Amino acid sequence: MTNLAVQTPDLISDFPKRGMPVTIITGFLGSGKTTLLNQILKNRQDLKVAVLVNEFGDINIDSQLLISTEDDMVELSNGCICCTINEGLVDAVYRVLEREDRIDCMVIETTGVADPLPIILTFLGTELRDLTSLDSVLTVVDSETFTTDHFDSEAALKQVAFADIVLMNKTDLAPSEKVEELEVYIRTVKEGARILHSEYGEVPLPLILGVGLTQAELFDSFETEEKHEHHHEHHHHDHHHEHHHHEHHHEHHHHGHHSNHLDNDGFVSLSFQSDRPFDLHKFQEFLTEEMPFDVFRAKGILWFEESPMRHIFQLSGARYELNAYEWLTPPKNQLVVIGRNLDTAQIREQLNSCLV
Ligand SMILES: Nc1nc2c(ncn2[C@@H]2O[C@H](COP(=O)(O)OP(=O)(O)OP(=O)(O)O)[C@@H](O)[C@H]2O)c(=O)[nH]1
Repeated sequence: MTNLAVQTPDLISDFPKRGMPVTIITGFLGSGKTTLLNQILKNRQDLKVAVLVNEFGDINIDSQLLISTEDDMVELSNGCICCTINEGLVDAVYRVLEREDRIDCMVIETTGVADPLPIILTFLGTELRDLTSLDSVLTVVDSETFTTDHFDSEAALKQVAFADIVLMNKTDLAPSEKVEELEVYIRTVKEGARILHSEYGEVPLPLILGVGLTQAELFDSFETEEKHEHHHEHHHHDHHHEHHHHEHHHEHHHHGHHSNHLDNDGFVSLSFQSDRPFDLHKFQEFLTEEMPFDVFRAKGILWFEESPMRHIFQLSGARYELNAYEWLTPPKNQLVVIGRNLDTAQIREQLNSCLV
């Protein structure tokens, strides 16, 4: 366990020196968070990094796309972030802290539609504040697709507004004038953020880990505000989406930081699994002719009858790619589709009819 014994009265000014450094990676759907995590895992050298992945959807595709060795620790907190963030995330953090082997830092990947504030406050506002030290909030931005309307998503704007570091990723896809303009805009949203550029999340690790950039005191006012808001929301908030509640075994209490970003932004996630392969031709037809325009993001591990390979499918905005690898497990289909106002029953039916 981290140092619990030393309690100083002035937690705020002392905070950066205490506990395990935590980096929160946020960024809109498909901006390159998992790609960045893979870069961190590849280049970490002797640094022991615990990785926590929170996914929006029932299937954990991201964890299967992470390059991790036995040495790395990957913990999952699955489910809807706005409902289970405290239970799932706090439990996962405790599991890391309780491990006996050395861990130098923790990196948390949030879901693309997450409002980062409840996550930040989970570290600054609960007892985790005494056990961990929030190092920075890093927001990955897709330099090609991000515009000043930030996808009409409050969460996407907040992700930039709360960033200590903004990683302008996918610069290979955007003309340099667009990158420059976007950088000017980002500075208007978050003055003083460290702005870095990258392709495929390639960035020197000392610029993003162990940087001590989060100023905990800045969040104190938000915390009070959020608690206040939550108090009012509590009585009339409807949960429209499926979620799982985890039992909680630690002696800590929830502050109930809550965001209604899903209602505001209208994102829906569909998970599809099958032990039967897809017909490649039918699946391609689904992609090009049937898939609704409102699908913003899809990712999956796909099995086609025509191929003995494991296909990683990535769709982000208007682009998609399909890369082939060897199967290391018995083949099956796993796909997550995320978008706005989706008719999930219809998409499920369409996918079912692509199966052989
Ligand atoms: N061309 C290009 N593609 C990139 C870059 N970074 C990531 N990608 C691709 O963008 C797609 C999405 O990347 P991910 O890292 O999965 O994005 P993410 O932010 O983790 O996505 P979600 O977790 O679904 O929100 C993948 O197909 C990546 O290969 C980049 O710098 N350039």
